[in-house]
Amino acid sequence: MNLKLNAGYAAAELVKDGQVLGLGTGSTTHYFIEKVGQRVKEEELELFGIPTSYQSFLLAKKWNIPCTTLNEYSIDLAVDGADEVDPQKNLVKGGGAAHTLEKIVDYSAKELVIIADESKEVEKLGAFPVPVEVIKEATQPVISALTDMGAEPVIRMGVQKDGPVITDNGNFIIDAKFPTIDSPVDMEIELNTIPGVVENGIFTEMVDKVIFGTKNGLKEL
Ligand SMILES: O=C(CO)[C@H](O)[C@H](O)COP(=O)(O)O
Repeated sequence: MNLKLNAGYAAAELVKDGQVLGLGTGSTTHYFIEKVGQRVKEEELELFGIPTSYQSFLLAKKWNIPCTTLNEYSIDLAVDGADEVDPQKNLVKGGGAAHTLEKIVDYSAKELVIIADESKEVEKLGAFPVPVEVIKEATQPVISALTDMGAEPVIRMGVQKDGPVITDNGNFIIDAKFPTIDSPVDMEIELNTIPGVVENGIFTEMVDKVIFGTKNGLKEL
């Protein structure tokens, strides 16, 4: 059973003709975009997508979903993935290094739906290290500041390339493992006060609905 596909396809059924969609990044939103693309073809829907990464842009292009930007249109519905989801619908995101544009797109959407398989549901955020996008020149100062905050920070390395991962914005990612995240809201704000931090992967107070694919069917938060 493909739990990510089930969640992604369910979210695609929420899409209405004429909407502007925020297109999240990752292996779960892959299925959302795929199903939206099929609906565009079969039902002749007129939609616009606002992608959160080159990955999503290319996928939207493959499925003939016309793309635009936030400077032209506002978003009716954004659908995005997550690395962790807590009971208050706070998230850790950025496993795909796209969290900066994802946060901008998700935050500005009238409605934000998160899709994930059941492994992403947690009681408390923090087992997944918090991705922090940094200006390259600020890497060591940010690592020091994160260490002072109690984290174990590591520069994310490429899998198919030597050296650090470079984001779509030309920056590095530092993955910061904290012993505990007691207040996601405070942590999200504090991380962004470190000079050189572009954006961090904690998302609070913006999710309307979560759709989990589980072995027993769909579950909504
Ligand atoms: O935040 C993200 C990318 O920056 C992804 O949405 C998150 O990593 C979940 O990915 P997947 O659906 O592949 O598990």
